[in-house]
Formats: sequence, C-alpha cells, structure tokens
Amino acid sequence: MKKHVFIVNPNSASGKGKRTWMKVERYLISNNIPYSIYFTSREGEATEIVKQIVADKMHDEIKSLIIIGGDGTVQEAISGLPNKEVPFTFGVIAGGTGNDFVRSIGQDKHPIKALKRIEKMKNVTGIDVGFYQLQNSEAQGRFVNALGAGFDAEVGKKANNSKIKSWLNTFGLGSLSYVIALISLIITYKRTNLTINVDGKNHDFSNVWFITVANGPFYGGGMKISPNSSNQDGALDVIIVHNLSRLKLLTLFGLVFIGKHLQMKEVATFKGKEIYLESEEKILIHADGETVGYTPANISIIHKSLKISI
Ligand SMILES: Nc1ncnc2c1ncn2[C@@H]1O[C@H](COP(=O)(O)OP(=O)(O)OP(=O)(O)O)[C@@H](O)[C@H]1O
Repeated sequence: MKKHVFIVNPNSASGKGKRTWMKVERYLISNNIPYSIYFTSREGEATEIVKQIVADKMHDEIKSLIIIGGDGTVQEAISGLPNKEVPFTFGVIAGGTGNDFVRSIGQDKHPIKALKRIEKMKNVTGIDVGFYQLQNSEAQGRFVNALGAGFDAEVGKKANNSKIKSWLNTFGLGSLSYVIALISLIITYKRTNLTINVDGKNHDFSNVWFITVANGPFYGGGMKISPNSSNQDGALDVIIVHNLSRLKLLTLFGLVFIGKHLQMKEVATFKGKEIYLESEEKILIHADGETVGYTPANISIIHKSLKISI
C-alpha cells in the first residue's frame, strides 16, 4: 500500500517544524493514514534523504513526499532530485519562518488543512524549478523561490545566524529578523560592478546592491520581490538594483513589500531561461535564503519539473 513519506526539519523556525509535525502525526494516526517519517538533524540532510529515496527506487511505495519545514528545507529536499522527471508528487506544509514557497503556491498555512488538501491529490500541478551551478566550487542545487546575489544574500546570512531570529520566532515574528539585518547592513555593504548574461546577451551594471533571479514572486518572508513571476511560465525573472543611495535603498525595500519597486529607474529587469552572472569582486549567493557560495554562477530553469499537490 502506498504511504505518505514526510521529511521534517524539527528545528525550523525555532521548533515550529516539530510542533507542526506533532499535530500532523496526531491526525495521521487518528485517521489510519499510512506514513513514514524522516527527521533532519543538520544542514544538507534533506538533500541526502531525497537522494537515498531516489536511489532505493522507493517511488512505487510513495503516495507523496511531504516536507514540513521552511523554504531552506524545501530547497535542500528538491536539490536531491535527479535531472529527469521524478515519479512522485511533493507536498509542503508550512513549518518555517518565511514560508515563501507555501505563499507562492497558495497552500493553506494551517497544517491540517494543508495535509487534507495534499492528501486528496485533487490539485497536482507541475512547478518550474531553478537550477544553479557555481563556477568556483562543486556547489550546485535548485531553488523554488529565488536565487540572490549581493546585499540580499548578506542580509539572509546575517538574519539566519542571528540569535534574535530564534527569540522573535517564539512570538511568531521571525520575519522581523530580516528587517533588522537589512537595516544594519545598509550602512556597511560595499557595492560592486557586474555583468549578467541573459540568454546569450551581456548586460553590464555598476554599483550593484543586489541581483535576484526569481522563479516565484516572494522571498524574505513575504517580500514581493518579483511581482510578475510565475513558477509555471518556464522563465526566470532577473531584477538588478544598482546606482542608488543607501537612503533610497530603504525606500526600495518599503516598496518591495507591496511589489511597486520595479517602477524605480535604478531597478533593471530581464526575463530569460539561461543566465550567467559574474562580478568584479566575488559576491555572496543564496538559494531560497540559504547561503550557497560566491559568484560566478550559471542559473537556469527546469520547466515544470516538480509535481506538487496543492
Ligand atoms: N535538525 C536541524 N537542526 C538545525 N538545523 C537544521 C536541522 N535540519 C535542517 N537544518 C537546517 O535548517 C535550515 C533552515 O531551515 P528552514 O528553512 O526549514 O527553516 P527557517 O529558516 O526557519 O524557515 P524559512 O527558510 O522559511 O525562513 C535548513 O537550511 C537546514 O540546513
């Protein structure tokens, strides 16, 4: 008999992952729903678990593979998938701080409501996934929301490493840690010059704060960084923020929350499938908020490669 397989990050959002799993497990047991469970214990383990599931050819036993955690856990899990199409369906139950993927696919944030929807398998859809390969290291992987380089990657790193995030998470305010990190880095961050190649065409920019390659509209806990993005259109949206003062950058982030920043003259946008990014000085890169390395990087899209039950 097919069963649901869960991958749970018990420590996401300072223990929300575990608390969410306990609610889900109670529901599974009281409704006699067959399941098995993997808990992650450290960074990178979700990737290894998915690789193992694929290597063991467990596909026929799996009704759906359900992630409970935040965007980082989703990003790590899908990075364990092979390049060819995967014969099982994914589901995501919000257990993180930002939960931007849950937001962009329109999944219910309530764990049991989400589980009931995933379980029914009535709305199974193909989602695009971004793929990155860093040039100066072996690092490669996938992302569902956005890959970013520069200032926003530094903000994510600082927020994720901050003690304040755990404390804020106890009040359900973990997203505020990004705002705090942003305000402190705005004063110290050094801008750089970069070249981006989109589908074979080079574009040069000076004094760049950050560049985002978006698959879905949201990142950073609800910021509408790429309001026109769809994770089903087979394309990535590139947003480059350059040549603006520190004060104006703050205004930009204010506008990002309502998705109106694209109208600013210091914001350049492109749409494409194959992207190459290099910078005068190497800059930090994140994939779905997880630090992955430094430029230069190749980024591409794998169209509708993730089957997901919403
Ligand atoms: N048991 C664990 N203890 C600590 N860290 C873990 C554990 N399992 C996985 N991780 C790491 O925790 C990181 C963050 O997890 P996740 O993204 O799920 O939560 P979050 O940061 O609270 O949420 P969001 O990304 O939505 O803001 C993951 O990238 C993963 O590497």
